[in-house]
Amino acid sequence: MFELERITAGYDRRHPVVRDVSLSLAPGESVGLLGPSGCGKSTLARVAALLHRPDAGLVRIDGRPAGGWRHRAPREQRTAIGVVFQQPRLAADPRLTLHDLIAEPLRATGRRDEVPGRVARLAAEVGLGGELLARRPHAVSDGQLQRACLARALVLRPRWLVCDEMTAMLDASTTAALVAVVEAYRGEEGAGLLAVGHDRVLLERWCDRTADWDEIAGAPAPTETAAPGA
Ligand SMILES: Nc1ncnc2c1ncn2[C@@H]1O[C@H](COP(=O)(O)OP(=O)(O)OP(=O)(O)O)[C@@H](O)[C@H]1O
Repeated sequence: MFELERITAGYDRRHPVVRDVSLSLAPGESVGLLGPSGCGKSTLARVAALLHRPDAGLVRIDGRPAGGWRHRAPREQRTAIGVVFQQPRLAADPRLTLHDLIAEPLRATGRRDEVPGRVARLAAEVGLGGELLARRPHAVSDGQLQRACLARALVLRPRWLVCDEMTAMLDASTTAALVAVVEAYRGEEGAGLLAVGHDRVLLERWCDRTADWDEIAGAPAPTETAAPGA
């Protein structure tokens, strides 16, 4: 199971943007999380990916509470989760070729021997031809870079995937291609998916079920200006 239990998180403890949110995924399940712009979906996705420490609440991965956040998260928990963000240019190191971008998690975890086979296979699956792999991010399109970011997210064979508006910047055919890659991977590995977005049609078609932000979030705090007892 992947469990988010009563998560409160944000950028200022006095004004959390995520308030008392709970959501669980069964192994292999895909859940689409829908909500309006600015409600806190990306913040919750970063908490789920162990990249943002919540102010309160618990993330439990396969029965074990998260043991830390960002680089302090235990490696086996960090590598159990693959994450793809909305804007590949913010998520990709501009100095790396697409090949090295995809290979980086393998190198960082001491699995260099798997690089040639795994990168070649994933590049083919996401539709990146040989010559594109030698280019750096500035020389490819957003769609091509997002394909590389998806391959990177899958390279360590995560049991859980967090896709935060993965296709928001892409055209319909690239969107369909990337969704197909995720679904083929999930079919093969039995991975669970949390897909965050605001495109209800896409997420209802893509996922086993959808959850609306209003259903999973706690009641908003009283406004600051309200007088006590008002
Ligand atoms: N690094 C940050 N520092 C301060 N405030 C932030 C930061 N990142 C996001 N916020 C604020 O937190 C709130 C929630 O942002 P978040 O990106 O989680 O929403 P979202 O639901 O993913 O929105 P969208 O669908 O537009 O991407 C917004 O009001 C945003 O301005």
